[in-house]
Amino acid sequence: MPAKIPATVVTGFLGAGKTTLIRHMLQNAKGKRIALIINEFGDLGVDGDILKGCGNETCREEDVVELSNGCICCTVADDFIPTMEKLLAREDKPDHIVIETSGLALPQPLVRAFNWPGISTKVTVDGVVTVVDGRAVQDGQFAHDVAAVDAQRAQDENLDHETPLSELFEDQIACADMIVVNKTDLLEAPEADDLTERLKSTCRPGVQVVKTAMGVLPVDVLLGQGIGAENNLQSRHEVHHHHHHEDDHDDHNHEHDHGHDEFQSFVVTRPEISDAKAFADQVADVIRSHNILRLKGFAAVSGKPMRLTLQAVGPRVDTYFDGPLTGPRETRLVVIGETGLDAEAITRALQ
Ligand SMILES: Nc1nc2c(ncn2[C@@H]2O[C@H](COP(=O)(O)OP(=O)(O)OP(=O)(O)O)[C@@H](O)[C@H]2O)c(=O)[nH]1
Repeated sequence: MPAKIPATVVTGFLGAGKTTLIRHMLQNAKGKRIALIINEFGDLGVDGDILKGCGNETCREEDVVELSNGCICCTVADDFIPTMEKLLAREDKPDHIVIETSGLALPQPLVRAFNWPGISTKVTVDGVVTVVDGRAVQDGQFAHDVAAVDAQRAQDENLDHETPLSELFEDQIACADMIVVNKTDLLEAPEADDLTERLKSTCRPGVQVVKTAMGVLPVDVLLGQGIGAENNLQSRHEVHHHHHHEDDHDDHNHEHDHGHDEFQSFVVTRPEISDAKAFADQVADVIRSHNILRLKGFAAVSGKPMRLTLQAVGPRVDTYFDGPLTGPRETRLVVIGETGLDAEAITRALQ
């Protein structure tokens, strides 16, 4: 059976920066073919146009699919599933699917839809990325334009008007495999750190919390988490079910000069390893003690003709033999983390 296509769900309140983050990802996709499913309701086509307009080979017009018949969590069966089936039936399949949910949609029902027959065998949820507006959350508002959110909610009589945004926010956090604290340019460094710590203490164990501005994150950090979120729905408790309408777009465009130096990566090479299991444990230890976000690469294992592939997301380390080792019998690992990693100590600890 062919490998399942990984799908990343990007969620977060309106204006948190989802589109900005996806656009940056497409522009830096390094040749990965990414298909986008965008759930727009209310502001038809805006995000789709922004994304199609990026003029990049990796985001061709036909790779952007819009769902516009309503809220993704309420129309899963008649809109989302057929769209997905069509995408999966294509001759030239995407390497990765990214789904942007609208501003108030909860990710849980969408993740659940991946258990649908016919979908579940072909695609898997690589991870749920929850984008938060760092400034708004730090201010206790959760979205930067609360009035706009409330106005949209008020238009829909099916909507649970009583649920405070703070609780919808909790649902989005509960479902996250990665939390992106965006808009750090609007936060003082200690505020950003404080918020990051608070989120880390409320999310599920093992969830990564990363800080950024303008959604600038390496594609290797965002995609390829390999979670299979549809298989562990129970831990992503959902407190509320509701209906909603999409929201307004924020037109504030700030000029920023964000270097791409918030993240760093480097390669560690070492000779063959003798024991795959012991080495995976060693890698997990190093990740825990150095705040590494991603680590991946290949190892040569004594006496084995095959190469050992290592993939670590946070503290989870996966290893598997996936093909013949070509080239020198050595071990090469790419380490990715926020700037400030102690490359020397990490290199030493991986010997
Ligand atoms: N200052 C600042 N503005 C940001 C940042 N990220 C995004 N924005 C701005 O915030 C606004 C909303 O960003 P979008 O990426 O459209 O947000 P979204 O989450 O896709 O919003 P919806 O599609 O409305 O749900 C835009 O004007 C962005 O330019 C950031 O890190 N800092």
